[in-house]
Amino acid sequence: MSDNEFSLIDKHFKGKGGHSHPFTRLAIGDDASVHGLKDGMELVVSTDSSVENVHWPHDMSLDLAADRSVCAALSDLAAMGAEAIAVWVNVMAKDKHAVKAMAKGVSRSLRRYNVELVGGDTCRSATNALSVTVAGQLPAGTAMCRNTALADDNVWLAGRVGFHALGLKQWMSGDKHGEFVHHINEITPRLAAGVHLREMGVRCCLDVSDGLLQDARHLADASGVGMDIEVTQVPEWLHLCHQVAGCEPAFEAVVHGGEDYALLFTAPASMVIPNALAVKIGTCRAGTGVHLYRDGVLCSVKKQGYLHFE
Ligand SMILES: Nc1ncnc2c1ncn2[C@@H]1O[C@H](COP(=O)(O)OP(=O)(O)O)[C@@H](O)[C@H]1O
Ligand SMILES: Cc1ncc(C[n+]2csc(CCOP(=O)(O)OP(=O)(O)O)c2C)c(N)n1
Ligand SMILES: [Mg+2]
Repeated sequence: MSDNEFSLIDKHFKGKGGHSHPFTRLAIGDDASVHGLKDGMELVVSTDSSVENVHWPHDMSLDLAADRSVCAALSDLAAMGAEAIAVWVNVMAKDKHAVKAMAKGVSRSLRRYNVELVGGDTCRSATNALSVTVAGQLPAGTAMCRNTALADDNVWLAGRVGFHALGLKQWMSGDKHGEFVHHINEITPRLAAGVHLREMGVRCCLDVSDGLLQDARHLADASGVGMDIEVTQVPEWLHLCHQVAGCEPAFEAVVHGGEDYALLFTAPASMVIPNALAVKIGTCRAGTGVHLYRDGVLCSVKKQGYLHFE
């Protein structure tokens, strides 16, 4: 018998994620999943969509696209400092081959981070797309939010920025084997770093999906502070300048390039952050707005980061 919606779910989704977490009492197969948290823990939930030709190029393999989509969604849990405990994936596919390919990427990413697939939906669609809902847990009252930066906090970055945008540019221009291209194949949700930062007492964090400047503005505006960032302090700045033949394109990628999913966070100056975890790229101040400096010189930046509908 040929595959239909239900045989595809049984074969390609059921039991294909990471191990079951005690949080989940009932997973794939019923009308809904059932969960329970331990006392003193809070549930953290986020959802994100990824659409072919919007979030990934049409000539990227669908299993990689699905892997990226799951990881981008998990990154929001990292930004909150939550432990990932369950994922729901809605797969919208042009045909059954697309379902199988996307299922492969979903399974691979969830096994990499050992998170259970507890439910979802599978349907036919004019465009290949996924919608990924993620759940995490953390001790009550400890979530790292965007609105808690203080005027004299330092600004830190855990992870790189600019690399994904440069890879995407190479891919889109037909250079499928360019040296940055591998950065678009796998997104890294910084789950362990997020938990570590939260346990250290960090209270203000977000993940950089739309570009360093745009996301720094989100954090600064939500917190009611201003922010000064020295762009040359981002990890591997000089390497980027050399590899892309100049600091102008490196600046563009670092400031506006999204999808590296580094964690941008603030912490009091008294908090010691290990170098292996993050680099200091700036400071908060009273006032509003994000000022970017390059080697100490204030830069005038007109452009925005990634915006849907622009
Ligand atoms: N269609 C929607 N309905 C309700 N809330 C939404 C919708 N789209 C976005 N949001 C909310 O707006 C906020 C910003 O969304 P987004 O920029 O996608 O966040 P992130 O970059 O963390 O994924 C989030 O709190 C998200 O839940
Ligand atoms: C074909 C293609 N064009 C452009 C991009 C670049 N891009 C698409 S979405 C995006 C930002 C992140 O997506 P969004 O839906 O805003 O994620 P969220 O902030 O909700 O996590 C970027 C930089 C891409 N990845 N693929
Ligand atoms: Mg989102």
